[in-house]
Amino acid sequence: MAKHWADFQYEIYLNGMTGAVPRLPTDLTRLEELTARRLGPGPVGYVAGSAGDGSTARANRVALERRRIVPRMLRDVHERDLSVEVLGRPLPAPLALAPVGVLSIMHPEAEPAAARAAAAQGVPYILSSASSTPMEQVAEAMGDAERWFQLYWPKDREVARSFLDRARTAGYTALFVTLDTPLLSWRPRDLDQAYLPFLHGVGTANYFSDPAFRAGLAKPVHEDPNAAVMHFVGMFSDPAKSWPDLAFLRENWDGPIVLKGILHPDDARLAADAGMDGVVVSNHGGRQVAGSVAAADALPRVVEAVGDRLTVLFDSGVRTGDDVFKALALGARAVLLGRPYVYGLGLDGQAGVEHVIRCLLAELDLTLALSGHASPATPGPADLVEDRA
Ligand SMILES: Cc1cc2nc3c(=O)[nH]c(=O)nc-3n(C[C@H](O)[C@H](O)[C@H](O)COP(=O)(O)O)c2cc1C
Ligand SMILES: O=C(O)C(=O)c1ccccc1
Repeated sequence: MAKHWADFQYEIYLNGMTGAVPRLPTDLTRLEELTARRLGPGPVGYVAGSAGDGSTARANRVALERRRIVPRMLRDVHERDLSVEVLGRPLPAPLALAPVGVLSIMHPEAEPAAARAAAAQGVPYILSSASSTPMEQVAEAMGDAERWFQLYWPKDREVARSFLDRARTAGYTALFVTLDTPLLSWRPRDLDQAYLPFLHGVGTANYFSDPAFRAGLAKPVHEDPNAAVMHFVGMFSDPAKSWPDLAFLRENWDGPIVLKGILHPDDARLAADAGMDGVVVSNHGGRQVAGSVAAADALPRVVEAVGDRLTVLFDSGVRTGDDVFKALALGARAVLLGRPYVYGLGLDGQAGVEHVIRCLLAELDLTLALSGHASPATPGPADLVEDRA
């Protein structure tokens, strides 16, 4: 049974008959500014901030805005179905929540609240390795709803193996390996405020609760938290990794593996050659390489290179339903949503995240219909023009 996302639009209109306005704006591009007014400069700076002078984050928006939809008429769009299959799983819409670490800086209920929102809307939740809640607790909050695990590939093999074992046992079905963060980039907003949550032990829950991680500590975490943080910093990622190392993940994870942070078509081919199942075309929301290619500009070349061999997903800069349409038209199977749901969480907890998901999908449904499409599978490059002005 297809879920009718546009019903949300009517619900909001009908509420209007009694004068009830939505608690949060329905234009999701306004959430950052609202969050900035309500939360402190540290947390907002951390979430909204980007690498360098912010040029990559801006380029992500420009690359989506520059592409314009060319609507088609008289194509019978009265019945629409947004469902898609992604990595062998049926999803109600081409959307998942992107892995975002340290959510307790936005809301005390943190990842479990975001995960419950995703579960309530049927959208997969991708849990970050750097979550502020252990992966088992997040899994428990989700019941049997679809969940995927994002791996920051630790230097220590035993910790890596332990994370994969724990994720499998806790019911995470797909593995997203983030490759674009072997080091944290130059982020002036955080540097100027000296704001890095994990230095205070926020976003380290999966590590501090891990037996293999703890085995490497001289004293228990609570007796020497600073030493535990330094141990985390030292093992969080490994810039020495290279393509042959992927064999380790294939051997230790029997479900789908998706490489997150792919921008070059040759890297996408290497992913396919290494037996991976998918890639996320992403520049980490502009947070890693200042001056990087915009994610939407990288997408067509990756699709051309591996679209027939791998599941190609997309993130970085998605804010509206028409952005999702454009990513689909450029060849993505589905998109991941980052900052907007994090602002929703900061502003109104689980309800705020649900609001963001429902607005985005209601807008996508209407954009599809008004552009002559009844399914996310039909938009293609011919439905877009590129505004070069
Ligand atoms: C505050 C914050 C924390 C993030 N933490 C992670 C993380 O732990 N793991 C990861 O793979 N990506 C992380 N990302 C990147 C997101 O998964 C995603 O690629 C990005 O937010 C998409 O861009 P958007 O915010 O423009 O939608 C983070 C992004 C933000 C904004
Ligand atoms: O801030 C980020 O973008 C990110 O990916 C991250 C890295 C380390 C810990 C938490 C989040």
